[in-house]
Amino acid sequence: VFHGLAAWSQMNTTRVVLLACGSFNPITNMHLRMFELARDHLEDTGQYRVVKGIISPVGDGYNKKGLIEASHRLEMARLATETSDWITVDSWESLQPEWVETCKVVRHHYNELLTSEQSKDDVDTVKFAKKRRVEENSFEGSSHHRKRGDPQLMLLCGADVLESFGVPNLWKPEDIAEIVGDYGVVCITRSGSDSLKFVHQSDALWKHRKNIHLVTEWVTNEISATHVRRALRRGRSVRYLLPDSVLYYIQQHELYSSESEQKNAGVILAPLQRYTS
Ligand SMILES: Nc1ncnc2c1ncn2[C@@H]1O[C@H](COP(=O)(O)OP(=O)(O)OP(=O)(O)O)[C@@H](O)[C@H]1O
Ligand SMILES: NC(=O)c1ccc[n+]([C@@H]2O[C@H](COP(=O)(O)O)[C@@H](O)[C@H]2O)c1
Ligand SMILES: [Zn+2]
Repeated sequence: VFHGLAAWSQMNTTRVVLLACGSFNPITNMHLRMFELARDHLEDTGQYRVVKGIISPVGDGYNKKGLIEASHRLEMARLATETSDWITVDSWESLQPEWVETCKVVRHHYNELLTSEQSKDDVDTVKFAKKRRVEENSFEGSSHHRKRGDPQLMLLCGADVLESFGVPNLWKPEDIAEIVGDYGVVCITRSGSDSLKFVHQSDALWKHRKNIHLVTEWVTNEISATHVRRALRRGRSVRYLLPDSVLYYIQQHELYSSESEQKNAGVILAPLQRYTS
């Protein structure tokens, strides 16, 4: 009976893959905590089973101030996730020659997910997955159309990213609608931000509030990559803010100096550049 119950509840939960997009310049313990917090939260609802986490470092074309080469940021993320049995790192986004809109990154990974399902599952799945296999640029498979048993991909972010949806010329409204409407967002609330209020005040987000999972981090943690870079420039210890393996890598390659912080100084951030011209 118990075996049956377990199988039944497995069948009735949606498998979820969490995708985190960001600079990861460098990756910190808080980035890793985000995944753990999100998984607990989603699985607590009894509706979801989180099967995988993907870290997707942004490409160099993002032009953010102080952003060091993607190859280093990727390697640090790989080192940081070595001990996790479910969080992975993906290089696709960072290898694109130009900055890629987050919505396109989400589509790419959802297609990858469907393709892997297709190859591992039975004929039935092949048939359906094929029918719904979507072009990277014209995804219309809203969550209402997702077939029972299909996995879901959700964007994982912090409150600052969710609230950046409101910054003029940073996000296309149709991208926000697609990410929130068709996929879903898990947002870790950083202290000092009021995501609930933000969702309430935005018609676009309120409409899809059921797809926005707000996770409160009660043990508030202000670790940020900016803080880590600043401490490193000043020769201060950053130990225990990020994994030792990442710290050794930073020291070995002498990453993060006053010089590297000047990268892209005075350059306009790629999305702002794209949407204002
Ligand atoms: N302390 C934190 N609490 C909640 N979310 C966080 C925290 N730090 C980072 N995040 C989230 O992690 C993702 C990646 O962020 P990002 O690479 O910008 O890291 P960061 O630490 O905010 O770096 P920076 O200080 O350079 O902006 C984003 O979704 C961001 O909101
Ligand atoms: N319009 C968009 O798709 C858009 C705009 C701004 C930032 N982003 C993404 O959000 C993340 C933000 O990272 P940072 O907080 O490090 O700037 C990056 O992955 C970036 O690509 C996407
Ligand atoms: Zn940030």
